[in-house]
Amino acid sequence: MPAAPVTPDTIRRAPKVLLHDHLDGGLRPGTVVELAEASGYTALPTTDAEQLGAWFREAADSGSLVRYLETFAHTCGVMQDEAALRRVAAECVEDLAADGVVYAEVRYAPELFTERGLSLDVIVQAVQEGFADGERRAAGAGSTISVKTLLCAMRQNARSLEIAELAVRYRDSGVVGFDIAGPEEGFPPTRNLDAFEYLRQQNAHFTIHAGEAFGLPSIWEAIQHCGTERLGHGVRIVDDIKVAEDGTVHLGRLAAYVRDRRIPLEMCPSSNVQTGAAPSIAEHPIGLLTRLRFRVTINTDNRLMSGCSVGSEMAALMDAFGYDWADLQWFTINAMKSAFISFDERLAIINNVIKPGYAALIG
Ligand SMILES: O=c1[nH]cnc2c1ncn2[C@H]1C[C@H](O)[C@@H](CO)O1
Ligand SMILES: [Zn+2]
Repeated sequence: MPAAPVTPDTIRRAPKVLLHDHLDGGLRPGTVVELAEASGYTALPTTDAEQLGAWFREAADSGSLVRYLETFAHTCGVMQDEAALRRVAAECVEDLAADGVVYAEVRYAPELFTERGLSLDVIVQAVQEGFADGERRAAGAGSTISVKTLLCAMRQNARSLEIAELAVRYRDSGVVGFDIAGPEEGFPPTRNLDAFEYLRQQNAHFTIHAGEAFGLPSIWEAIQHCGTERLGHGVRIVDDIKVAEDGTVHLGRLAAYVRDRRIPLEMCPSSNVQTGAAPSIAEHPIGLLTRLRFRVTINTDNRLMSGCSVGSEMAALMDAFGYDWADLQWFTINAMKSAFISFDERLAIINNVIKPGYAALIG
């Protein structure tokens, strides 16, 4: 049987695993408009859904992480009550399922949703209910998807231990890990050392945004001081790799450690182009890192701000680097191996869902 042609439909049918997706970066534009109206949020730049979607994509396309992050004021602004959180979470699952995602870890920072008095516990419970609603609706539409949660603490605030404790409190209710997000420069991972030490004592999982808007020192601290299991982005690891004119590759000690230890890189190509972490998709370090067999995974970061999906990121990479179905299967298995659920659950999805799904496409 020949390999399936690459079309929007076959890309959608390819099973996908998503490890790095922000809940507050993935709202439907129409939902932002409706929630703003219902909650009396009046600061949106426009109340036309189509124009609003374009506004997010353009405003996030600033070449700076700090300016990119400013756009989240509008999504967080409309996510300040339980019903809104539940709706956004349910729609997130529906949208991922429609994109062919079979397993996702979706993250958000609970501390950003307390402006109107919600407690951290109520926030987590509302989002978990929303994810369960979404999984049921996706199943009703014929798609099986499992969505787990990562709780973020914001690097510029000083609440990481409290959020880490929250993540551990809900570890048996779908929260599988922790992360720190927000501006990277000036806020090194070691500022949150107490949170990471607590999580390790609890045998809990975490990832760290590092090597996106700041370079190797941030990655080094995240791994060697904080003990991160995965790197959010990690693109700047290329600064420790030298490719000579004759094509010979030399890995520095940190890059070698990341590759040897199979530390997963949660790469988000479109987001990196928008924040200036990479010049273009074609010149994105994912090409070199994949060639060198780092543990690369493909992610969306913020579907609203980048106007992307896992499928569209895959299609863009196929176009730029000539990847085929076997490459997409490799990225997907890399991601599944790197998930924060148990070994037997990961193996079951690899053997029962991912491999048969790609076998049908590879031909
Ligand atoms: O790519 C990112 N780097 C750092 N922080 C980010 C990125 N994308 C989203 N965030 C922030 C903004 C959100 O409000 C927060 C939690 O989801 O995480
Ligand atoms: Zn991110």
